[in-house]
Amino acid sequence: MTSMVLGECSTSAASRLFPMGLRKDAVVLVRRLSLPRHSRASTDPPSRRTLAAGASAPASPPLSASVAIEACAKVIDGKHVAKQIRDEISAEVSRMKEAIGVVPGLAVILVGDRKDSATYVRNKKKACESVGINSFEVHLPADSKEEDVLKFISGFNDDPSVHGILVQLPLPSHINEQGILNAVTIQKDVDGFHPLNIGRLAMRGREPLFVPCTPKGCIELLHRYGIGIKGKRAVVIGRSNIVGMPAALLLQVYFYLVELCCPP
Ligand SMILES: Nc1nc2c(c(=O)[nH]1)N[C@@H](CN(C=O)c1ccc(C(=O)N[C@@H](CCC(=O)O)C(=O)O)cc1)CN2
Repeated sequence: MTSMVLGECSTSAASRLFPMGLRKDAVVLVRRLSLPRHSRASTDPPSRRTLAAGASAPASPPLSASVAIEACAKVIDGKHVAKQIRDEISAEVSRMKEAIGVVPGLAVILVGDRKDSATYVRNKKKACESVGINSFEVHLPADSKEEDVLKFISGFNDDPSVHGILVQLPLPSHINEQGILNAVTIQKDVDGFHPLNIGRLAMRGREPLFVPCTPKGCIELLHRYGIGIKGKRAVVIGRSNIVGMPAALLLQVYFYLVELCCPP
């Protein structure tokens, strides 16, 4: 039976895929985890918040499949862990500045006017500010040419004050995503989307310089909760280039078996 489910879907979709197949101690990580009111995570410290297998739930209404999964799953407080990580990075950035006089810099390129993308970029900028990382933002109009984007990437590749480059996805459809991602130098490819970094992730004994952040974040959550994963089975639901596929590649380093599937 499956030990861990990592999904780009709701818990109810996960429960449809695994109606009976989850172990009692399974860990379910979904990107949009909406817990029912009575089991919603509160401000409890992360390491102690476990819903025991078979925990008693209110008698009415009857347990739905998704509640049944959640009742045997460990609830992970991502916000708490995020704060811990921000504090650690902040201390590291200060030490770095003191020791070698270098402040890390992140460049973010946004093309077009998608509201969700603008929000993600704004949040990345805020996160940088909160830990003392310099951020450089370029916002280009939706009808920009591929060459315009490539020009900025090339400038950031050569700029010693920029240590990481992110091109926010999706790009407008007339721009070739592959060409853009290939242009980011792998030493600054903090998204880990460059084919060389992804290729290294897929191969035994090759270390990628960077790993895509969402799957890396999921593994980090498991580590920080002391959830042992070596030798267990994992199922990844969804196979996008950004989450599902790199998640499966990353998990196969630790897990004995990783299954990748896509809900209808
Ligand atoms: N260059 C990149 N582009 C995109 C990435 C990326 O990692 N690099 N990922 C997404 C957009 N994105 C960040 O940029 C992103 C989207 C959604 C989430 C996420 O976990 N959302 C949660 C809700 C979180 C909350 O509201 O607190 C969810 O969906 O459940 C993280 C990152 C595409 N583009």
